Amino acid sequence: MTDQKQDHVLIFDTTLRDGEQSPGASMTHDEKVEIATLLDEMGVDIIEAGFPIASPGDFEAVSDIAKVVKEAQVCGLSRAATGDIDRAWEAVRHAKRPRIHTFIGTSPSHRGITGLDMDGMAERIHDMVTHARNLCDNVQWSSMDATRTEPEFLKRTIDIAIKAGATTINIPDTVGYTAPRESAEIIRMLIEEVPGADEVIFATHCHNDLGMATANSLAAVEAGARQIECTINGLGERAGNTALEEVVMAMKVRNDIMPYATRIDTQKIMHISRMVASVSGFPVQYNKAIVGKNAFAHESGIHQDGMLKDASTFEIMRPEDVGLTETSLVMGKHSGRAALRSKLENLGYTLADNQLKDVFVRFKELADRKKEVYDEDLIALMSDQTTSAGHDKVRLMEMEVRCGTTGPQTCTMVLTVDGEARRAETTGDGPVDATFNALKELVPHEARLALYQVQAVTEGTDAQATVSVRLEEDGKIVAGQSSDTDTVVASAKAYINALNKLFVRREKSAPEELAS
Ligand SMILES: CC(=O)SCCNC(=O)CCNC(=O)[C@H](O)C(C)(C)COP(=O)(O)OP(=O)(O)OC[C@H]1O[C@@H](n2cnc3c(N)ncnc32)[C@H](O)[C@@H]1OP(=O)(O)O
Ligand SMILES: CC(C)C(=O)C(=O)O
Ligand SMILES: [Mg+2]
Repeated sequence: MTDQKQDHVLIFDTTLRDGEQSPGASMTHDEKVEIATLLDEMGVDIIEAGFPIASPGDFEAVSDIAKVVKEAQVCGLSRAATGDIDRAWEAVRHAKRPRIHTFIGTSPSHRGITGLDMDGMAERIHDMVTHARNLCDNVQWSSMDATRTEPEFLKRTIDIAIKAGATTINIPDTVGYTAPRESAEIIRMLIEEVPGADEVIFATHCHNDLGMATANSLAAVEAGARQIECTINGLGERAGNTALEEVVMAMKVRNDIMPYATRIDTQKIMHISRMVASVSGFPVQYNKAIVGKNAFAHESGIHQDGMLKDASTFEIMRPEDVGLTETSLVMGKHSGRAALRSKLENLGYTLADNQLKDVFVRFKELADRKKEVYDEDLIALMSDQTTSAGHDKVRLMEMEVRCGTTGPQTCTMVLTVDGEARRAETTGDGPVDATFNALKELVPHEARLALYQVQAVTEGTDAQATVSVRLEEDGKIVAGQSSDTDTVVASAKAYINALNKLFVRREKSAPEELAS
């Protein structure tokens, strides 16, 4: 709810227009309608749905969006040309609250695009805004490349647009050239010096070429702009537009120094961000503010310990505020005991201090070999911990396997049987066969291999493999299991695990027949 004491800032989302202009980010008609619906539900004030003159498909999309959107204004972009404006109006006229947006490049280099001099451009602005205003009472004017336009001429263009009936004046930083102080100064100058400026809403439309889009937009708001033009995930031409999630969350989190309100239901941010990433094919960078995979993830032990004690130590927003269920404590080589204990407890393992110490050593060994240790890896680690009892008869010391296109594959293995070291060098039809041959040589036994199964615990080339082995002796089966990032090592450990169980069983059933 808008606080009465706060200024309201309108959120103008242009994901479907400027966002779609990102090379390769084209979206289908249905995807656009779905995104527009989500933007509307999220509380966006104005949805720029497309550029109707651009193609019949764009026209259809804007027109259908205009029909389905319930609350937001629906806007279509048009050049400063009657044909464009008419087409935009045709598309948006069905909306509950339609808006025509028209623009022309006013800077010296952009005047070169249309070949109009200052007077010719002034006349065009007057004629086109008047034309748009005759169709629709909600007209937005943009002096494209405003931040590189001569201030006197910029004031003149805005003056003409206001007099011709524009209701919103947009000051685009088309090429992401401005900086926060200048962004504010331009808005302040226009509001103070252009007659009728207090009758219209000033908008800021920033691009991120120098990584300052969010800062420039917020500076413009502090100077009096009351509409921010932005896109989900910062999608847009070149380095993108101002990211909606960044400006909205900045004003929410730092409301003490930026006391502006929006209508955005921030809990819907994450869902729509994922949706836009998926349909545009533009994945969100991991460390992207607010919506990046790591924005609420912590891997370092000191941070994790702090987070477990009090989330405010390392998080300035609650994950729920952007639609995440929880902070993610990512387990990796920088994690400490506090996080490991907490993770294991969540997975159902309660450990005494000495057990935690043992698991922690093995966890660090694994984390050194793996980028990220997933829950499944921890479960595999715990299962290894419980299957190897600590007083195993056979223990693997080291092994080395050679494999490749020219066989036979070889295995050199050192293990201990009742503490006595044994070493073997064997060959086999493949690395696993060579490994199992080494085990048969070092620990002679008659048990038959009844099952050998490999399963990746998680995804990725550094995933752990969980190997299951079953040995059959006298019609009875013992099962061994182990996990490791090295599949052949996991195989050896699983086999040894089964052998140890076999010896325990023999011991229980016929103590006099102890294995050699
Ligand atoms: C900063 C921005 O985001 S601006 C929006 C950019 N978005 C797009 O361009 C996407 C949609 N664009 C299109 O589909 C096409 O460019 C169309 C349909 C609009 C025009 O296509 P074409 O008629 O083939 O023209 P083309 O794209 O080659 O050139 C643009 C023409 O528009 C003119 N023009 C450019 N901007 C404006 C403007 N704001 N007002 C009036 N005329 C303009 C140019 O002078 C040029 O005219 P010319 O051919 O007489 O020299
Ligand atoms: C059409 C205008 C508003 C634009 O996208 C820009 O100048 O960046
Ligand atoms: Mg733009």
